[in-house]
Amino acid sequence: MMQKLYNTEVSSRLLLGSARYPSPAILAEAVKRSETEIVTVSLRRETAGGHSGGAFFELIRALGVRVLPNTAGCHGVSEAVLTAQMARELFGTSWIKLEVIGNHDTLQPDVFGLVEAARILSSEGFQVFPYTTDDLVVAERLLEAGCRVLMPWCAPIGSAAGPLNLSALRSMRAHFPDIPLIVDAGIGRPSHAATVMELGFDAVLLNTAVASAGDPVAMAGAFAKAIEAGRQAFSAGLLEPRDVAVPSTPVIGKAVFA
Ligand SMILES: CC(=O)[C@@H](O)[C@H](O)COP(=O)(O)O
Repeated sequence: MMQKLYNTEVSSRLLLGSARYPSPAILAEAVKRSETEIVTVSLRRETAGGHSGGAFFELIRALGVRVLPNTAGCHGVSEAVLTAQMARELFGTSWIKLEVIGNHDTLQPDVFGLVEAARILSSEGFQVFPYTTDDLVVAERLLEAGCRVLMPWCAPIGSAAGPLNLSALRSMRAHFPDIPLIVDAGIGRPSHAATVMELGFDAVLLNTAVASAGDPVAMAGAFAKAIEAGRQAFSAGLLEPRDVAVPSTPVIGKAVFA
């Protein structure tokens, strides 16, 4: 089933990061195996040192997916805004995954800077995908700032810890039933992805768990299946857990032994 992110319809519910793969060829294979339609690219990391930015961006373009540029590594509002403006020029898209990092150790978002940057970018016509926490008040502010998609973390970036606060994610889903919610960051295993999809999240964005897996291509396939399974389970209507036993086989009368 299709989902709408701003005005774009997409059918895959997996958004994939493009960093840390053992090689560009493995990245390309992982993207294909995942069947993702959206790949996020860090403008700042790819243009700084190590990588040959131009060749990397060509590779991404050749994959035929939609690019979601991101402001990973930006620690201030003006840096994030400038990076987003450069990304729009480079990729010809008004989509931006907005990261304003507030803490070196946890890589948690600076939610105050995030809201400010989101407001500026939305007023400039950007369609902002904010990397945020699971805080409901911050989420409200981001919507007021013009965001029409929210991307809460479930654990620190790269931690692979999986959903640390399921009840916060659950209340986020309940509070914003009509806003596309994408869990971004901290997913470590396909079962983590399936769990958040079972809560009714619209999609998952992940990078480290695939890129740093023993076999990134196979792991991309495993995540694609788990996300699809989680979504199907949510749509099919999951049972609520109960404290008491409910016999799965009803017994009518008594067995008669001759
Ligand atoms: C690539 C990217 O955008 C990451 O910053 C993102 O938040 C994914 O996090 P994980 O690497 O924990 O999946």
